[in-house]
Amino acid sequence: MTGERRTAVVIGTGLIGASLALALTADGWTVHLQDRTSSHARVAAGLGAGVLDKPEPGVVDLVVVAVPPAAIAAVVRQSLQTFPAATVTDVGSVKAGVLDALWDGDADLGRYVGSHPMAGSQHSGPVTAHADLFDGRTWVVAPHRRSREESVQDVLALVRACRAREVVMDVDDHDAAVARVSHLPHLMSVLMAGHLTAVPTSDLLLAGQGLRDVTRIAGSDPGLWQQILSANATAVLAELRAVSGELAGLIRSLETGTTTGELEEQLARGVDGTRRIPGKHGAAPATYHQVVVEIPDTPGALGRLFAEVGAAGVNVEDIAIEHDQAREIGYLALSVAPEQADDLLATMRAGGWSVGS
Ligand SMILES: NC(=O)C1=CN([C@@H]2O[C@H](COP(=O)(O)OP(=O)(O)OC[C@H]3O[C@@H](n4cnc5c(N)ncnc54)[C@H](O)[C@@H]3O)[C@@H](O)[C@H]2O)C=CC1
Ligand SMILES: O=C(O)C(=O)Cc1ccc(O)cc1
Repeated sequence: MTGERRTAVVIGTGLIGASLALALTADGWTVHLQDRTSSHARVAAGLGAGVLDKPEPGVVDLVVVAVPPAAIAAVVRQSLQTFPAATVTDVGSVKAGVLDALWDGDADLGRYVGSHPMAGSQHSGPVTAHADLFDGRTWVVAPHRRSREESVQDVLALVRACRAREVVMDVDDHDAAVARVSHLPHLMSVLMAGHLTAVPTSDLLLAGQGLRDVTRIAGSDPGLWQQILSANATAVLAELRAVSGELAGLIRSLETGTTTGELEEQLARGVDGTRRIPGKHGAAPATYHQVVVEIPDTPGALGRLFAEVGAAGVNVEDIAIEHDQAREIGYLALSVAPEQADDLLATMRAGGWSVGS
């Protein structure tokens, strides 16, 4: 913000819309919330994401369209008409189709700049929204050949208000990239989780964190993903074909009983691939050490644990919670920089916690 209080309208107050509205409000913007499902806008307002009244159209600086992909182009077009001075952006997961649809017509496209926050979760709706969702995450801004520079700057202001890391990118390059880093991984997770539907429950009781790691995103809204994948079908198909060749290689390798060659190579490539994923803020890939703590089923246990970790000055990079349904206990996996792992283990043991790593 540059001193004056700016006004935004967020259309679609589900997970992404409500989260960015919370961040904009925290940054000092006046935020008006709109949703086809009025209860979603009411919940978002109840969380402190903004107000429900309609703004004077001429005072709106920025409209953020956070509706499902198939509805985006129509809502962007309508917003360009309704708010004559506003920059309009959307947060859809695929960019080219929206732009193609907008070229057909007489919309004032100079004020439209697409964008895409590379953060979210498997949950939908405003209930799990939070202002920190985009903190340190990448947010792609994808101008087109007629985008006005002031509108690009308005969208960059949104990204900064959400404390995300801006990456300005061409629309088609964006769609090819997300096919590789988001859409194919989503389908791999879906394949794995779908395969579990035929697995006996007694086998599932043996599941560890690895299975939860690879299946988490498969729990996302299938309707949303149907729209995302069909909007980016060409790029996703190319990735799926490549991976199906690699899968065939693995099958051949196990059929012939040779553990060297293809199998060995693919396992090594897997290790290389994990090392290439950048950390938060686009930092060099980090390898964290995990310390797993058993959480007793007593009130306040988690709070006490975090207080002890904080008092020890250990910086936790990530957490994951796992439930052992058979024993009815929980585990907390704390990821820390390798040099802090010994301190954390010692702190936990001194506090009487049961730990592993
Ligand atoms: N879920 C995720 O992790 C991410 C999603 N996105 C994109 O963000 C957009 C929103 O996704 P979510 O927040 O996850 O979905 P969501 O389902 O949580 O929220 C969508 C909201 O839009 C409302 N809506 C639907 N059609 C509407 C219309 N025509 N006018 C007004 N409101 C309408 C729905 O009632 C709902 O409240 C999608 O385009 C998605 O591709 C982008 C990054 C991450
Ligand atoms: O939950 C996660 O880890 C995600 O990666 C969520 C996500 C879903 C859709 C997007 O277009 C971008 C991010």
